Amino acid sequence: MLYGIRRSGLMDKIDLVEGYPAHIAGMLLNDEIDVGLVPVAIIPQLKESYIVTDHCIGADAEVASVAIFSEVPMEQITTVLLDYQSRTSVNLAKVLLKEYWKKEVVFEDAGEDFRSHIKGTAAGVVIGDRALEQRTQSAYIYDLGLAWKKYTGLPFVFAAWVSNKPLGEDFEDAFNRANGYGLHHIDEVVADIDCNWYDMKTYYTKNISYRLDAEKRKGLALFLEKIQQSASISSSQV
Ligand SMILES: C=C(O[C@@H]1C=C(C(=O)O)C=C[C@H]1O)C(=O)O
Repeated sequence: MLYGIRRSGLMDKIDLVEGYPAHIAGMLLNDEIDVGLVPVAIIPQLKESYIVTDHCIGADAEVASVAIFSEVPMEQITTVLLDYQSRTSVNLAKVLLKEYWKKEVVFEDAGEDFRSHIKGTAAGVVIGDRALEQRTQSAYIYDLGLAWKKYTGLPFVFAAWVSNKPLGEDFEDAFNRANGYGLHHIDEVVADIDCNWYDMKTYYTKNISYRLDAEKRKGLALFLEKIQQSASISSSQV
């Protein structure tokens, strides 16, 4: 999607900031940016929120870059380290561990070097490029896109373009078109990436599903319902 934005006339009108998902989420919540490709889990925390464009970072089954990684099988996991770069997948892992795998574990917010602590019965949620690398290192990989699909029958949305104020129809149309442009040039995008861990053509064409269609919106609504329910349960327990 960034490929299209960088090549569009919009570059004269916007400042493009890059960062990992939790960082972009913080900037949108603090109103330091107007729109961001943010983890959907933060939508309930925004005073005002609008999903813009028909595009998202979603998956209809295996996503490959978001998983619980472990040296031991699920039955033996006792602790799950939570990737500091994530807001959606750490919540998705909590929902699925409780409802799908029916497991009680200890969750720990992890720091930067946390991947070296994934050992023994301590598993870890890892997202992004580091997850693609972790796939070559962990004996057990529990793909969270696939688990969600098996559990709910629905696709999952990890991130969407969300604004914290109305952006206007003209901007939204141009922004939508710019996003779509990149999706028609995946071969060029793949040619520019050097990934030793995973086939990026497969990743961009088979794992990630970009269209924010009616099924994805259903999956998104169900996920937001579940995390809001668990937030209200934990606050009523305080
Ligand atoms: C598919 C991915 O999903 C990402 C996961 C996110 C999260 O867990 O908060 C946020 C944005 C997504 O782009 C990835 O990073 O590889």
